Amino acid sequence: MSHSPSLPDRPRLELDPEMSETERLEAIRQHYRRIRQVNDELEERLDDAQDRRGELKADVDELKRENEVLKTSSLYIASVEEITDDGIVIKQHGNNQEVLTQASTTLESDLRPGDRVAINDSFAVQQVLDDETDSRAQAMEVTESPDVTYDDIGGIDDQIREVREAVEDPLDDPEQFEAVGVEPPSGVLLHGPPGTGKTMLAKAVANESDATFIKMAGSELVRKFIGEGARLVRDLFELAAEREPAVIFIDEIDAVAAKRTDSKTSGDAEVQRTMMQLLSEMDGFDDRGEVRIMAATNRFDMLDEAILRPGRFDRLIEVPEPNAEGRERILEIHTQDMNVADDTDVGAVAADLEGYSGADIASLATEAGMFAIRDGRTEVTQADFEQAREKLQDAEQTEERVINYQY
Ligand SMILES: Nc1ncnc2c1ncn2[C@@H]1O[C@H](COP(=O)(O)OP(=O)(O)OP(=O)(O)O)[C@@H](O)[C@H]1O
Repeated sequence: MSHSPSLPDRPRLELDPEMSETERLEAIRQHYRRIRQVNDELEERLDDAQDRRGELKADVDELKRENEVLKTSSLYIASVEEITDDGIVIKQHGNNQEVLTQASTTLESDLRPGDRVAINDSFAVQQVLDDETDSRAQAMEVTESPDVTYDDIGGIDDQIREVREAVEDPLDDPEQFEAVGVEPPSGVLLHGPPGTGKTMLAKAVANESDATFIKMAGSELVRKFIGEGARLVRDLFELAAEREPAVIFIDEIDAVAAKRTDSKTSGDAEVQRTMMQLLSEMDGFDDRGEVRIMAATNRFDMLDEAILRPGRFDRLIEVPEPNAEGRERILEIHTQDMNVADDTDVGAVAADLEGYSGADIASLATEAGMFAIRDGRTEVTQADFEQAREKLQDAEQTEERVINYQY
């Protein structure tokens, strides 16, 4: 440590050999007084320095506290990937780093996969980001791994094969496409009557390619989230990029991508904005990495051709009503966990179900089970299936009568 230049000089005792005894004594006394003086001076300085040190220490403590506050108040943003027994898996925005972390028990019970959260330096979840997350979470259904498999889907084997080629193969082996030099389709559009398994197919392909399934319902975008459609579409693509590999599934896409009508109501303008956002996301999504886009509609005839151009939904797959063989397979799938009497001819039941969709067959199976239960039996018989069919037919006719009466 260097001495401060203003420190007093060290007193020196200079004794001349010529000096008398008295002179020497006087010189020594003077020297002693000077030493005392310098000592007092130094002690005073020391006191000052100690005071100053105390002040500086207080300043340091204050700055340390401030630093702590700053550290805890600047948080990073991340998305919750998965909630496991070992903790919460989050993915940080920006660097996409995945981390296994913790949150307080109260916070943890509020967390859902897909939530946006704020995390601190040590990645602990500090808060769930509400407002934006809310509509995001409501408008999008995010499933880490849907539990539907190809085996659960009956009667549409060709469609399964086509979807696998267009969605699963590019996710599984992008290099193969690059090596051959073909671009995988940009978007896959499933079209066909209601309840034929379009949503199941999208879920199954996400499951079998180990991709996150992110579903958005077009009808909700325009009905429930008025004014937010375009932003939610942007969020949808952003979320998919964060969660890749991912399959985006837009159900009832006709709600946001119907042919332009002449009316100029504000509702239409909002729908148009949502569709424009969707188109621009698809166009700007060339480097879409491990994200595949699927959509479904029951109203193919209503679609605006703009969404079917190359680079957008350029792979169309029709999912028709099942034929007799398909119906039999679907009935088998939906009765495999049921206690069906051995002499039941599933093929004959299915043959009678002309015009039934997969969803209708699923309700028929449940209804047949209900007949057995009402009867106090544990086995479902062919007669139960027949009764169920009659009941559903009656219900449908009543529905038709109501509709005819209304219009
Ligand atoms: N091909 C099928 N094989 C087995 N089950 C099916 C099939 N199609 C439909 N289902 C049953 O019907 C339910 C609804 O099917 P899904 O939601 O996939 O139909 P969708 O075509 O997407 O209908 P929508 O157009 O009304 O959205 C399924 O959960 C399943 O129980």
